[in-house]
Amino acid sequence: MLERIKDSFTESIQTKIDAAEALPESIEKAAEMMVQCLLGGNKILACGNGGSAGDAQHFSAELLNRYEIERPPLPAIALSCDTSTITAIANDYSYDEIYSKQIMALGQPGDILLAISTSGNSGNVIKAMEAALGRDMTIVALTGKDGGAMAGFMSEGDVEVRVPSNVTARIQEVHLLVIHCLCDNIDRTLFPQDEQA
Ligand SMILES: O=C(CO)[C@@H](O)[C@H](O)[C@H](O)[C@H](O)COP(=O)(O)O
Ligand SMILES: [Zn+2]
Repeated sequence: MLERIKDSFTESIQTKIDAAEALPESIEKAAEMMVQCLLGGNKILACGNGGSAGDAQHFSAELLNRYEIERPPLPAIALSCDTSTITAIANDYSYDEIYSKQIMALGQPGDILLAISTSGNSGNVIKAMEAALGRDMTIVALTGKDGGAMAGFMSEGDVEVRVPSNVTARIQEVHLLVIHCLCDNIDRTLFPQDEQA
């Protein structure tokens, strides 16, 4: 087992090295979109399943509270948190609609959907993207593998950050790093005077 543990570390490090080559431009573009969204008084809605639901919550917590510097709270909502709403929609309609119905209610033109899926094939995340387009929102998608069906939903103003790996866990490990890069970019662009050494 020791070897297996070491292999997991090595594989994770290698995936991050590969991602450092492949992803900075798309992360920078996603951060610029988020900065413009927040400057315009809009908000970011985030969703995903399983570990990616946790990532959506991690992101919204960093914005609503703070990341590394002292600054005012920023508006973000993780759509995976309201169990009454989620169970009602899944029970009365379908699991695929748990995020899209929330977006139809909460999404405003100019808001961003942060759609997180390692496969790019989660039905409820794809329906969330459809709902976001219907609300004149833009999309930042964190994906992996071949981008799945989500890759086909990207339009001109959207960004896909696709981790170069086929392993769900390794992709999630990079998604968390991407989320921290987005938070860092947002903070340093919106609050340059508060930068810490
Ligand atoms: O955290 C993990 C695996 O590391 C799981 O909970 C994983 O997120 C779930 O199987 C998800 O349903 C996978 O969905 P997706 O990434 O393909 O959209
Ligand atoms: Zn996991």
